[in-house]
Amino acid sequence: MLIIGIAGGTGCGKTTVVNQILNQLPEGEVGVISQDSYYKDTTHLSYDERVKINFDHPRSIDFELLEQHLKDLKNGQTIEQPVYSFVKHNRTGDTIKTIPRKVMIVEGILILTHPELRDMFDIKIFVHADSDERLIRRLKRDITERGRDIDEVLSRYQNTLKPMHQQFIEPMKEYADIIIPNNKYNTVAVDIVKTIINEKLQ
Ligand SMILES: Nc1ncnc2c1ncn2[C@@H]1O[C@H](COP(=O)(O)OP(=O)(O)O)[C@@H](O)[C@H]1O
Ligand SMILES: O=c1ccn([C@@H]2O[C@H](COP(=O)(O)O)[C@@H](O)[C@H]2O)c(=O)[nH]1
Repeated sequence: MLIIGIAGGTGCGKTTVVNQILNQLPEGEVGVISQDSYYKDTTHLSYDERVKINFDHPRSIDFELLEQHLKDLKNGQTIEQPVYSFVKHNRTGDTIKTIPRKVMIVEGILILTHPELRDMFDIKIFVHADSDERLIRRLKRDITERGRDIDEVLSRYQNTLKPMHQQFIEPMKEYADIIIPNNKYNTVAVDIVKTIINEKLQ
């Protein structure tokens, strides 16, 4: 199994890059695990308490479960990947059966911050987009897809997202094997990653 970790700040385009990679590759050969599925279960909290969580700090992630699931997949076992709701700020209680594939992609803002998980990646990719570009994309996406308003996005950006990005996410570039500049759609870089994956699949 080839395990590829794709990190980068919110709105840099990780999900888009993953979809571009999956597009045109043989169906069923590449699996995806999203770090978002592993936000800690907060069912014991009220909605008002959950909104106050710092979702950009590594402690918000259940890295133990994520690491265990990746190990299970490596050992040929199917896992139940939790489904996360950004609208409710919590797991939904549903899971998605995720079966081991020749290539597994793990994507998320904080996946390179956890040394044990980081060591499991054969290839580490960091997707870079400038912070103003990321904020614009996040504003548009979170308002249209995640039920936020402009005040929520901007105050979260100033209070947690920006400082957490500077403290935890940006320094992870140091560990990256490949940095994809993604202020604009970068088909050349995506094609290079696809070529690497295709070699593994042959
Ligand atoms: N290179 C790009 N140029 C312009 N918009 C982009 C680019 N990549 C992604 N987007 C858009 O930005 C938003 C955030 O992208 P997404 O892939 O969800 O980022 P991430 O998963 O890193 O948070 C989406 O609406 C997406 O369509
Ligand atoms: O309940 C939640 C959990 C996370 N977030 C925000 O999501 C981003 C990470 O997702 P991307 O798709 O990489 O943008 C993170 O910056 C959190 O602030 C949330 O709003 N609510």
